[in-house]
Order: sequence, then structure tokens, then C-alpha cells
Amino acid sequence: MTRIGREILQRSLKVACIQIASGPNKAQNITQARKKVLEAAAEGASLVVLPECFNSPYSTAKFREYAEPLSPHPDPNKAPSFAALSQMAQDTGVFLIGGSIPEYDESGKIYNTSAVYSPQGKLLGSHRKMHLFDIDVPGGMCFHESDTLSPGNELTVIDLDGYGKIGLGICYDMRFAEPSTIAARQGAFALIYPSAFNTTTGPLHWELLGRSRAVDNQVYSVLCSQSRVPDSSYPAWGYSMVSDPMGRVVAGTKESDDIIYATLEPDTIKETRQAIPITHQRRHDVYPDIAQLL
Ligand SMILES: O=C(O)CCC(=O)C(=O)O
Repeated sequence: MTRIGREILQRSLKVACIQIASGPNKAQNITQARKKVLEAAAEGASLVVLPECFNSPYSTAKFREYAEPLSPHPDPNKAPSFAALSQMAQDTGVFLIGGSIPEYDESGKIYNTSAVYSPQGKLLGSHRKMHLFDIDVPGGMCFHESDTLSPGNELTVIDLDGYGKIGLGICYDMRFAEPSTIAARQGAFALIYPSAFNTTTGPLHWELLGRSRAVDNQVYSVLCSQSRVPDSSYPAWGYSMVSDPMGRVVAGTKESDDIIYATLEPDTIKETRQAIPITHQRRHDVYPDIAQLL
């Protein structure tokens, strides 16, 4: 039986994307995030998303300095960012996608990690960026996350109790259609990408990718960016946006700090899937295993 909508997203869900810029002071970054999460919750959001690396500069040279260990019960002395996220979720009663934070594990490897907290402040799951942002565009952006980061090796689908499931990726992960398709086939109602795109690739690809992931899978996509700091070493793109399953941008902003809101509706998923029924028109009997084609 094809799942078409209402059972995928069980009820309307107001989501907020907090577009802010991180600076060199970790404590100030956390305080800023907390203030905005409180504001979004006061506006009635039940799911709040922070951007990629909200607690640190987006710089391969800085990730180790800002990294923290991830655990279900974060020690505020060792992991002030993770502890603060858990507390914010608990204090506001929202599901919180904690943007991302450089995380170190017991072997000393560093990951770009997004932690998700329940309205009770419980760690529901986490995603380590799987596809590291290593690009070299002549005359444009050159960035090599793999200089200091290790990739995660797991796809992430998380159940938000009472609403349904989300697929979670981080920024560059959105370029890869396969994880989003898998999340949708596992019943996710939205694909969520804490991000910090840039002014080289942002103009052509940001909105296109956000809308494509939504239309490919007939789900919502939620792209939450850092805001732009002109003349910084990494000018983020901004333009946080929410796309509905038809590819309509239902909330968006420009470069500066902002919070955007959208209400995700079960009927919109259902109606899209009924009108254009690609969900059960796929030809898995014909498609080869693409991993075998390499
Ligand atoms: O894919 C891109 O062009 C940008 C990705 C990015 O900025 C990131 O992964 O942080």
C-alpha cells in the first residue's frame, strides 16, 4: 500500500528556521541561538532549526578548537553547546534541530554533527555530515572540509513523536539525491538541511537543490542557512527557505539575520501525491542497483 500523506505527517507542524551568523566567541554564539529559539517558540513553532556550525566559525582551521563530545547527557563543562541545545529544547518544549557543531569522538576524529532534541530535552538522534564539502571552483570557492573533518557513515531518519519522521542532512549532503529518496521511502515528511552555502554556488544551486529534493520526493524541504557577513572569510549565502512537495517556496528570506516560519500540512503532501502519483509509479523492477554501475 502506498503511503500518500496523512499518515506520513500526522498533523500540521509549524517550523521555524533561524538564520544567524556565528562569530569567534562560542558563548556568544550559544546565547544568540538561545535567544532566537525562545523567540521562535514564542511565535508558536513546534520544530526549530538552527544553521550549520552555529557555535563556531565555519573554518577548517577552527573546527578542532570548537569541537565537543556528543553524549545523551552532555556535561555543560565539556560540551556547552550540546548541553545548551538540550536545555533550549526543554525550556521551550520544541523539537530542536541543533544546526551543527564540530564533534570529536574518543579516537580524536572530528565530525560536522547535527543533534536533534525532543521537547523534553532528550537527544533523539544525530547526523554526521556524510558528504564532506571539498570543492575547488576556479575563481570562486575553494574549501576542503576533509582537511580536518571525517565523514559520517550513516543515513539519518528521526521520528518526531506525534508528527512523523524527518530525513536529516547537512548542507553539501543536499547535493546527493540518494539519501533523500531513501528517507522519503522510509516515510519522512520533510528533509531538513542545516546549512552554510556560499556566494559562489548559492546563486545557481541553493534554491534549485531545495526545490528539487522536495519535488523528487514529494515532501517538504527545509533549508536553514547561516546569514551573510560581508567581507568575512566565508560569506554564507543566506536565503533560508522552505519548499512544499510541489516545489513552491512557502517561506524564504534574503541574506541577513531572520527567522522564517512555515506550516507543514499533511493535506499538501497527500494532494501532491494523488495528483502526480510518482510515489507508486517508480520502476524499481527496471532500475539497476546504481552502486554496481561505478
Ligand atoms: O554544495 C555547496 O555548493 C555548498 C556546500 C557547503 O557550503 C557546505 O557543505 O557547507
